[in-house]
Amino acid sequence: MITGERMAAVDENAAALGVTQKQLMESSGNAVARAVRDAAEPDSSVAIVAGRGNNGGDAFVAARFLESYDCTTILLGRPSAIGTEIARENWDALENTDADVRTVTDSSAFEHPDADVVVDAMLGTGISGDLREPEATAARAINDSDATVIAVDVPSGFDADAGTGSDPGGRDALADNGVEADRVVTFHDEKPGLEELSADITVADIGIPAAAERYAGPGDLRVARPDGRTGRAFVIGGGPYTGAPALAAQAALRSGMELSFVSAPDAVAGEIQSYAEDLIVQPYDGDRLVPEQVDGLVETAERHDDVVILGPGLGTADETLEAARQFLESYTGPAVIDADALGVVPDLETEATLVCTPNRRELARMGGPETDDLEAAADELEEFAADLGHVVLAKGVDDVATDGERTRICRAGTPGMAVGGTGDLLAGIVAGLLEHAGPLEAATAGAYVNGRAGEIRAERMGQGFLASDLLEEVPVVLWSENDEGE
Ligand SMILES: NC(=O)C1=CN([C@@H]2O[C@H](COP(=O)(O)OP(=O)(O)OC[C@H]3O[C@@H](n4cnc5c(N)ncnc54)[C@H](O)[C@@H]3O)[C@@H](O)[C@H]2O)[C@H](O)CC1
Ligand SMILES: [K+]
Repeated sequence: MITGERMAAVDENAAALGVTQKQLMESSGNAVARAVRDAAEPDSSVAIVAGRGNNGGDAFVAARFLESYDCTTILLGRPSAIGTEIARENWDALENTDADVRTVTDSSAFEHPDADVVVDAMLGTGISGDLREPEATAARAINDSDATVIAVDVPSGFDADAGTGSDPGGRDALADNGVEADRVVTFHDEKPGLEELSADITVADIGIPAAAERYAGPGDLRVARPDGRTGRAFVIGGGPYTGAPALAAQAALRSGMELSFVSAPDAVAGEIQSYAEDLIVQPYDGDRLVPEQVDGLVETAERHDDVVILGPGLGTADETLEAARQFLESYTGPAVIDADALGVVPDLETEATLVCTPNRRELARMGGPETDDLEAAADELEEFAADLGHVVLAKGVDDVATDGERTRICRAGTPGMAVGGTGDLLAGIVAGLLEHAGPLEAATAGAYVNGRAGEIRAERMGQGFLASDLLEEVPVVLWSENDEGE
């Protein structure tokens, strides 16, 4: 089962791996043609009703594979209105053949498709709302005909996001004026809600490599990327160390947060502030975190809907770890847990949404797998996260993000990132993304951004860069890289 948003991300990852969307469209169209051949006698007539998006593009490809049939392709709208380059290229290619192609620009000119088989390629996953004209009239005509109706990807009018919780009105997945299909050829994986229709569903393999789902790529980044600045990061850290909380707090700002607060003992608050004027340091009495501070910290974080980063530079004093535990027992919002605070997560009762970011040593101490090869231990890690009940982003040469059911591996990065502080940076990036994205999505994209930032810096500086050097690459990766195709 795959959602529309995830499908788009996987598509983009596939393109980055060298499998272009146009190649996928060729496979999709081929699969549709196969379904038509299964449903139609050799002397049957076929009508393809195509929209102006990529769903229509799939059908232009299918038409090329159906030359031996009495096949007519009807484009709803002008060719100049075809919305994507790859669909237009396939339209042009079809027009160069002997195929029977027509355009209908006015819904009143749409005639009852007099064919044995109708291919519904008006709208796919790009739909929003009920069908508008001319698609609405065409759908009525298709539903009134006796033809076998084969839908491309989804029946036009079907919106996998409706009725699945993201639509507060609880609208049915298939619009009232949508196409009633006999068969559906859907691509790559089942779509939520499709099996509730009475149609026969075929899932066609269109050649998306498994790596596009397994390894973090630009598609994962797009899903988690903030589209502006909002939110507050609240770093609870510092005491024995001062650099770590400052780095994490700056990384959150570089990842789209509006404000970054650091709550720190007054013995070190001035030092933390002195690293960066962009931070707002809120001191409390003493030289380390103790349980007396917990109520105030929870109150602040909850009141402002902060994304918390708990751990950087806190140290391992018993009282400090007890305070970290008490904080998480009352806090109910999102938080990234790093460094020494990770030790309190096993056996913890919390309503908070956590992303835990252990390195090899911290992971072993939490009871996770002891290994240098996280990818090889991915199944074990998934089980560990399932038992823990929280998202784990395990840091190594390759990073592994898992929520206990889904696991993604991030291979981005460079040997120079073994330098101290890159983990603090990662915690801040994940927090910035957690403001908008789900915890697994934020963890996966965060690892990818951190890794890409290292790769970009290494091109200029070799492996001698510092974690603080990577700060300014973070927004470059988040907002400037991979922007083509927008
Ligand atoms: N890996 C893949 O998933 C692949 C999928 N392919 C096919 O591409 C479509 C999705 O294509 P897309 O261009 O994003 O969207 P559509 O064709 O569904 O529609 C685009 C177009 O429609 C207009 N529109 C939106 N809502 C309505 C409405 N209610 N009434 C009328 N018109 C509407 C809007 O203007 C949109 O721009 C996917 O389903 C697959 O079939 C590719 O083959 C590549 C691989
Ligand atoms: K369709």
